[in-house]
Amino acid sequence: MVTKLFIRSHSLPFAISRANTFFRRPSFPKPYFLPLFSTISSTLALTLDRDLPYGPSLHKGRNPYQQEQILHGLSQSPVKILIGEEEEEENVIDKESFSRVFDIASIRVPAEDCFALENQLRGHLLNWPRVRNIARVPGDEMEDEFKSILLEKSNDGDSDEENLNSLNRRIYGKADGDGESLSPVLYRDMLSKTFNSRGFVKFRNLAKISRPKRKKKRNEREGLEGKNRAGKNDFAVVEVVEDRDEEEDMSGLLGDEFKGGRWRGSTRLLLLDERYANTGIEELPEAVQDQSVSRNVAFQRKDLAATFTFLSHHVLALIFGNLRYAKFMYATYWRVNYVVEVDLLNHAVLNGDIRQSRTSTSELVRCKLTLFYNYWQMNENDDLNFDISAMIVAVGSVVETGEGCVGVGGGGEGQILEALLPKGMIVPSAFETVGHIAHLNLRDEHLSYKKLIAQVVLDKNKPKIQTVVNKIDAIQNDYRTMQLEVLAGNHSLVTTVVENGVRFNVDLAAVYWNSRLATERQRLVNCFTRNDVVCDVFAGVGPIAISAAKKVKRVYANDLNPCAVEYLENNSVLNKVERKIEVFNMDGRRFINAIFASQKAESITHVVMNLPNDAAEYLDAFRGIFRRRSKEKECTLPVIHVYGFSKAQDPEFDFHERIKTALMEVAVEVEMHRVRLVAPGKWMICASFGLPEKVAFAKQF
Ligand SMILES: C[S@@+](CC[C@H](N)C(=O)[O-])C[C@H]1O[C@@H](n2cnc3c(N)ncnc32)[C@H](O)[C@@H]1O
Repeated sequence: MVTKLFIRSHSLPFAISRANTFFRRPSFPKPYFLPLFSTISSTLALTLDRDLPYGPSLHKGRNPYQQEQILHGLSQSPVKILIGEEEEEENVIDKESFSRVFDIASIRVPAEDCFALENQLRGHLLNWPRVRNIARVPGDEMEDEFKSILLEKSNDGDSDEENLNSLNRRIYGKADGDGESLSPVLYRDMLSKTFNSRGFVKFRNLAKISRPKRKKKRNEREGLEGKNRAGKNDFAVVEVVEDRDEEEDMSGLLGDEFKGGRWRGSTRLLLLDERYANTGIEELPEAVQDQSVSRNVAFQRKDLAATFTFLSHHVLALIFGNLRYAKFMYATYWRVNYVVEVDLLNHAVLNGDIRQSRTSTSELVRCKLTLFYNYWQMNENDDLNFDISAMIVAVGSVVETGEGCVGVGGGGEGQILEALLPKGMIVPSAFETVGHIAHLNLRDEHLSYKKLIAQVVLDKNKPKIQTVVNKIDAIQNDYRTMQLEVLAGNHSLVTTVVENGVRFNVDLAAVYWNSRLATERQRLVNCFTRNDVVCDVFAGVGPIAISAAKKVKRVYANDLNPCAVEYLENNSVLNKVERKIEVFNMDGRRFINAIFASQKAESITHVVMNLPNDAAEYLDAFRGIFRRRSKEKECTLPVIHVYGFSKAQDPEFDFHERIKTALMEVAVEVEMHRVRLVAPGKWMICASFGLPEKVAFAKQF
């Protein structure tokens, strides 16, 4: 999961040194030690309850919207829940009530060092689920052109002097040690050749810089979305808490894009463990302190040349009224200045060089981490999913485990459903997925909250889940279709499921489908070989029949439901097996009689009977299927796979008895396989046996 962290503002509240005043960036911090987070109002301080669980939690942090409401006397209720049939889906949950702000500390480091430092600080970082320990500082991003300058320098292993020379060469085509300096005439000539009205011709890096930012519009758009706070991935935001007064606002001169330390360069925030949120630097562990020490910058003499040139161009342009060029030169001055500065600083940090003449760019800053509704999961603790399904078996509530089953609840701090539902109410623990549809099985006590629960399921499982339904009634009809009520999302119950690599279109309102049987169906198909001919008596939309058709010689598939048969035919075309499948639409008993009365019977090797409620009762149809054939003529006795439920103490024995009764035969060798628990104490079983000769050639029915 990618956590998107945006920095909305930035500052250097904890830097403790001042650079050379001439080169110092306007927003550079004060040149003396500040108490950590001294600029923050004490009212914002987070008081952590030590009893609360470690990590993010809805019970911790503060809700900014709730505070606003209290300030304006609007509402005292932290969570506004709207429940009711008439409510629009979007209004069911007051998402803003789930925003939580956490005060944390972080170390601001040069972007290129962040991974190395992250390793060094392991154990001291925030390590919250889904929140990356490294937060981006978009406003500080440095352009690739400048990165490449820095890279070239560092790759060469050059001295700072050489780096500056290289920089000068880029700007002037000449540097110290390159022979005599250019005469003013030659210099002007060089400028006229390398610069035209569109920017520098030869100095492409600067020419690119002078172009308006394409990103600008996108950033503006993102800014708007940010305000709405409803962006899909907008689940966490890190902001550096700053004191605006301390920053000189250069926007008047340089335009809005240069505001607020725009040219500071690429930095990242390493978010520190929550226990360091309100500690002073002296209290931080040594490993962290090492990275947050700032030192003096001694500016290099060589910087003067570049700076002088840029600023003199800037002044001249102002005098001659070329504002655009003036702006550009000023901006370039900061960039170049920064490049030099940052390079020196990085050098110091990376090499552990803490000479007084250099500075570390690492600094301790105070941040605000806001987690939005989108951050919180229904179940905060992944391990709990497993525990809960096990627990459900134990306590005897409805068990729905297996394929297509997704855990959604079951306790744990910060869980949305737990926060929304009344205290003590069991949080719905699982749902089944069928394509884009999430299928709930709500208890009676949940029904008043059904829309709320469905909305959370939808929000937390988008985009995979587009529709949330609840089963209204137990399956009772012949076609085994479910009575479903759409609770959230779009109302389409036609979906596509991919099971074991096979695609199926299904209409949940009109046909039977159960994703939880995927493994069982696969197990069954694995029994077949390429020489087999399979007969599926209760085929539905074809999950067994079509998967089998991909493997075996031929399949005869039947279902009573005309709609299921239509989907079965379409699905066989969809999976390009239509030539191998013959589809029938009749009652199972009639189908068995008809198919075994035909020539086809001779080749059938397997019969699948998946109608668990009463498939066993159809077994009598096999009595005497070969009565008109002579035993000498070779007839294949098929293997029958019949499904059934049993609540008995010994389900295998119980099911075996029913099979023998239906076949009217005592000597039946059966292989049993427990498929799954469908309810406490109720097993779904598959019995496989070769059809006894006595049954197939029986004269009486
Ligand atoms: C439990 S579903 C199994 C479908 C499919 N085998 C599957 O795994 O999805 C049972 C199917 O049997 C069909 N059915 C119910 N009664 C039937 C009958 N008397 N004759 C034939 N099909 C029947 C239903 O329409 C339903 O599609």
